[in-house]
Formats: sequence, structure tokens, C-alpha cells
Amino acid sequence: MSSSNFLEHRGFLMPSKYYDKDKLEYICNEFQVRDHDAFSITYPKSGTTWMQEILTLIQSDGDTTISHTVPNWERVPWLEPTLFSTNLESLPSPRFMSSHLPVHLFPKSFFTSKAKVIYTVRNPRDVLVSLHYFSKTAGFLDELDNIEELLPKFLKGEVLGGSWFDHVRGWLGVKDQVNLLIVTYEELLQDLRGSVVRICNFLGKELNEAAIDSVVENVSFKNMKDNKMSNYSTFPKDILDIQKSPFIRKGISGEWKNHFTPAMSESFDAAYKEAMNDINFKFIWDQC
Ligand SMILES: Nc1ncnc2c1ncn2[C@@H]1O[C@H](COP(=O)(O)OS(=O)(=O)O)[C@@H](OP(=O)(O)O)[C@H]1O
Repeated sequence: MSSSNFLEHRGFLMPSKYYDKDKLEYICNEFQVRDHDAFSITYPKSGTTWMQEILTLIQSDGDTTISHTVPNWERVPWLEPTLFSTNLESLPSPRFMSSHLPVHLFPKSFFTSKAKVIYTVRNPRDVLVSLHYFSKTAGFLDELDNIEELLPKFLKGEVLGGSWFDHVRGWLGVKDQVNLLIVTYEELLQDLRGSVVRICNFLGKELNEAAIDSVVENVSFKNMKDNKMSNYSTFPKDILDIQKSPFIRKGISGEWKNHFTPAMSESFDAAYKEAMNDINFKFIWDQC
């Protein structure tokens, strides 16, 4: 992943083709968040697309018409890239939007609003593996054959999204000051129904049992993999070529164990411990 592919803006690294500083500054300083907005925020490869699907189906009371006819990037449109054309300002409330932004670049108006953030986090070891496969798919990333080469770059934050540690620490740092729900990818895997109910409660959205059943069924790995409006098969191939590696690829936790050597694991653990030492929050993967 050559650094020349990236735009670096105040610690945030994104493909220079699809991000620019002016837009990032506009989003941070001028974008007007509304009280009824809800944002899905993620570090890349942490469950973004999964959460987009969950939010779409919650918003439609489990009706699949939209999730089967409108691509995910239009259903829960992106805040910061220049790649997509949705005019967020003209969308009616309540708006559901997606973002990879670190907290220090997020719209300032959010912090004085009643808007909500769902922050989805995933074991960074699995994020790294997922990113490795994504680099085969994404035309804007240099493919790295070897996860071993990617690991030091990931630990230094020289990858898509910048530093995982800074991203997670930043959002955790405001969790008691704003309307923020932390959801882990691993919780979604372990208890999808319970997680959907928790998200509904957070959003103040009442769904009956049948609607919840429909959300859970339609956001399953298999159904999303088969859904052309979620699996990126309709996306321009020069940007994402899912023939090279599927976007909805494996969908499990703990895959890192098949890819990390003991030395890689040791170096990851040491960096993790140092960066997350003073965080007063235990993730599910911290217990094992
Ligand atoms: N329904 C469902 N169930 C389980 N896992 C799922 C699901 N949908 C997406 N995924 C997995 O999420 C990974 C992609 O992450 P993101 O959507 O955050 O990628 S991106 O940041 O938008 O590029 C990627 O993970 P890996 O399989 O580990 O590569 C996807 O397979």
C-alpha cells in the first residue's frame, strides 16, 4: 500500500483519488448536523457495510424493497468521500449516513446536536486480515501479497483509514459526552438479534417481532453476499473488482489466527497493549 496513493489530512489517510482536503474541511467546519441524524461510523473493514444493511432494514421496518433495489452507498450515503454524488443537504430527516472519519475531523455541529452515532468496532487483528484481502479488490490500493508486510504499516497507521488505535481511542474518548452506541462486529456475529434490538432501542425505533426477524434474516452473511445491492458487484470494476476477492468475503472472527505467526502476534500484542493501556474499556477480544 504505497503512501503515494493516499491523501494524508490531519492523521487521516484515504485514497487521494476519492478524498480532498477542501471537502474534509467543509465536512468538519461547515456541514450542518441535524438533531434527527444518525451516523454509522467505522474504521475501514470493521463492519461498515453490515451496519449499512442493518440501518436500512431498521429504517424500512424490515421491508426489503429498498435494500434489494438501491445500492448500499445510496441507502446510507457517505459523508466525506468525493466519490459519491448524493446531496446530503437535500435529504429529508431522519438522515442515516456513513463515515470513516476520526472524531477530530467529524462535523463540529454534531457535538452540540442531539444526533446519534453508532460506532462499530472490530478486533483489529481481523481488520488487518480483511484489509489485506481488500487490497486485492481495490484498484486504489497496492496489493500486498503478504500480511507480514502489512502488519508494521498497520501498527504505524500507514494504511487506509490511518491509525486504528487513534480512531478507536478518539471515539471512545467522547462516548460519555455524545449520543454514542458502541457495537462490535463480534457481538453482531454472536447475537445478531440482540444487537438489532439494541440498535433499535438506541435509535428510538420500535419494530414488531416480524420486522426484527426480517432485519436479522436479510443482514445474514449469506443474504448480503447474494444481494447485488450490498455485495459491490455493481460497483465500477476499476475501483472495486470483486472477482479478485469478494467484498463480502469470509465474515468471521478470529481469522487472524490462521495468518499471524507467533512473532507477528507478539509484536501486535505489544503495540496494542502500549496504545490501549489507559483505555477504560474492555472489548470482547481483550478477554481472550
Ligand atoms: N452480514 C455480514 N456478516 C459478517 N460479516 C460481514 C457481513 N457483511 C460484511 N461483512 C464483512 O465485513 C468486512 C468488510 O468491512 P467493511 O464493510 O467495514 O469494509 S469497508 O470499510 O466498507 O471497505 C468483510 O470482512 P472479511 O470477510 O473478514 O474480509 C466482510 O465479509
